[in-house]
Amino acid sequence: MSTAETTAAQPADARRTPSPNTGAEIRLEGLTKRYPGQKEPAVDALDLTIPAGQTVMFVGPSGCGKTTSLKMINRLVEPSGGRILIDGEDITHKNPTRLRRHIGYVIQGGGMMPHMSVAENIGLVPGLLKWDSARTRERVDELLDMVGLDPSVYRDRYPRELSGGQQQRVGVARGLAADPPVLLMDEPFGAVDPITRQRLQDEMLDIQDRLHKTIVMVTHDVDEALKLGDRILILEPGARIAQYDTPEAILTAPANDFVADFVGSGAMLKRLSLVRVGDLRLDQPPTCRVGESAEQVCARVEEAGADAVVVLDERGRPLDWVFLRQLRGVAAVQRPRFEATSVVDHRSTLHDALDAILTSSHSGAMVTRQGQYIGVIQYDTVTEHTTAWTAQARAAEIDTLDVEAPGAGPSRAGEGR
Ligand SMILES: Nc1ncnc2c1ncn2[C@@H]1O[C@H](COP(=O)(O)OP(=O)(O)OP(=O)(O)O)[C@@H](O)[C@H]1O
Repeated sequence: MSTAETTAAQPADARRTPSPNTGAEIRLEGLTKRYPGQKEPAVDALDLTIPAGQTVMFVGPSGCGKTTSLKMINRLVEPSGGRILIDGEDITHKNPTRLRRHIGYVIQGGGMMPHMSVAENIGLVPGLLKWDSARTRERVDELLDMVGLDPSVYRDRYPRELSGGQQQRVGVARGLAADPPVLLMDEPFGAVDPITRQRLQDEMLDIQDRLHKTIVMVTHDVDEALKLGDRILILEPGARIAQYDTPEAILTAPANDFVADFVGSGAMLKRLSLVRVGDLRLDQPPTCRVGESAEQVCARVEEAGADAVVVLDERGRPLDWVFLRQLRGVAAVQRPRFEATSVVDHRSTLHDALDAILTSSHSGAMVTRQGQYIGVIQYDTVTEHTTAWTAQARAAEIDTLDVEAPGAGPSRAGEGR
């Protein structure tokens, strides 16, 4: 699959970035998998179109066929029937080894080769594609930077010298190494702690903003699906489609009781996963740099009528948010010993922001865009927003009661799909 082929067949809306190699459309036609010895097919005639450059999340109860469906796309599982088309090309019978060099694949834990360095792990597919070593080295450094790991620190490390979150980042970098149009991810963030997971998800949003790959991700986490998906595919056993829709539509118009039960109660609260931090007002408390005179910083902050200051590093990334009393008696602003936890990306959800705010002593969280500090989201701003929703929802409910015929149930946009 050449880059030229990939871009030529894309719909206009997928060509919205300058990236030379964006996603490719994936079409599944009657895709079926019968495992030997199983009475029912694991995947039963699945028809699905995944538009180029979109992220589609596969969710559904355990054993419904999510992973089998995903693995048929790169033929790690051979279909028993049906067709797979990528960018219009039927790849159902294409040489699977060659096919996989053009489809990124990321699994839980990163799946790194333990005896290979980070650079060697990321350079695996470029090596198979016979890239020269200078180009591969450059690509490795570019990707490490993109997933938030300093190349000079991490490129020569071995997997055992990395945390779980760092290994997962390397796994994402490896999946993207040869710039594939399609990236398949099987529960990539299932094995990391909640704060690391939020960071990895934010990085994924950032990467997708820049690259617009076609990403298919299996997850067990409905909030993750709402946060990352342009569309969500909810499957019933046998990979039968219960609903395939945008996050908003899944929450506001579940196609049937199965979907409503699966998404769970508290749809109102789940809407916190649809609104991005960057959509709300950000406050601008005073900032300072590591090494500045603490006395001068205190004077400046007091003059601004504030009692705390955001500390930035030399590249404008937030390091800490300190009260003035913590600066009294020290000569210069220090680099903190621990990484700040109350940091969210501007693409993070209000759900993430509330989580981060709970770990902060400032009733707010610091916000970044591509790692750079851009302001602070305050708890009050989030609650103002949710209060406005509640009022709107009540008003809409009253309207519905006024116009609906007696006995008529709520309409469901997904029905009949
Ligand atoms: N190699 C296999 N041999 C036989 N049956 C299998 C095999 N792999 C999966 N299955 C069966 O196929 C069905 C679908 O499995 P699959 O792993 O695709 O589901 P899933 O939705 O990804 O599940 P989970 O959420 O638990 O990971 C299940 O009933 C499973 O037991």
